[in-house]
Amino acid sequence: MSNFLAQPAAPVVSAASPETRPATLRVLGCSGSIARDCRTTAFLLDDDVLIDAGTGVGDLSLDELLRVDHVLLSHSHLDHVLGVPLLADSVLRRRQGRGPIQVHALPQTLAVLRQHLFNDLLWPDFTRLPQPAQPVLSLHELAVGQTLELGAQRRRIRVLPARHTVPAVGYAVLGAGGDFVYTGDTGPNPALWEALRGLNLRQLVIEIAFSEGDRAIATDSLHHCPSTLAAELAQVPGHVEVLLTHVKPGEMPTVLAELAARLGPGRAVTALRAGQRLSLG
Ligand SMILES: Nc1ncnc2c1ncn2[C@@H]1O[C@@H]2COP(=O)(O)O[C@H]2[C@H]1O
Repeated sequence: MSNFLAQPAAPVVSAASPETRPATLRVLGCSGSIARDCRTTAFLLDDDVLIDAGTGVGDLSLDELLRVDHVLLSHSHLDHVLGVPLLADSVLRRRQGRGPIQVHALPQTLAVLRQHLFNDLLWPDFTRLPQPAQPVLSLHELAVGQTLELGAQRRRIRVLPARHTVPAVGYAVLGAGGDFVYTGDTGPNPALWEALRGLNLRQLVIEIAFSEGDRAIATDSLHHCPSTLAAELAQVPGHVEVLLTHVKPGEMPTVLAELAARLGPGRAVTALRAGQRLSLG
């Protein structure tokens, strides 16, 4: 039987070293666009791994920015990547000797960054600055299904399939006490649920961008609206904590009401909040 469908496993003794800290995820931004108090997607895993780099990155202090050694990008859209060039500029003069910040993404995503962002037109090429041999950023390709080990805590992070208007992925942070999943931007996607069958899912951060009245836009832009998300969540066991992200500014009350009306009994969902800190398994 798949782990995904199982009830939470009894706590197991971690094989990690005694120094390994329980993973925490700080929500810096979880909005589908900007407005006052709405910051776009960025999560900080422990204190050195960013998962997406939207406008929420700007809430980190300079000292906190200096601790970031890795950035995992879900796709190339601006609301998820614009923190990368600004982070590079903020820390460039203070990271001497630390090595580059490693940016991990699909090859297609990195190609967009190279061609359209770090092109010395929209922004300086920080993969060659301050010196080509010692840049502040380095770009690293990943692939769906790969498991990376990143950060001082050597967190194991699985790359998951997403279905969006540009090549996209989600991420799972694997833990001894259960796995945390962030879907990235995605429309309905059977491949995601297939991938989750191999995991011991404990927390699911899943996107929903639009209310039902914007269903046509959701379909065109490969996002969820309440009807499509409710259909997907019918596959998720009740013990999994479901947290919503990427709702467009001003849409949250409508989205929550419309979703609640469509969910089966026992299926609770809550909206992720900027500033929230999640304890991962
Ligand atoms: N066909 C469309 N009609 C209206 N808005 C769109 C359309 N396609 C994309 N968008 C918007 O453009 C945004 C790009 O980033 P997102 O995918 O987060 O969300 C997308 C939508 O808000």
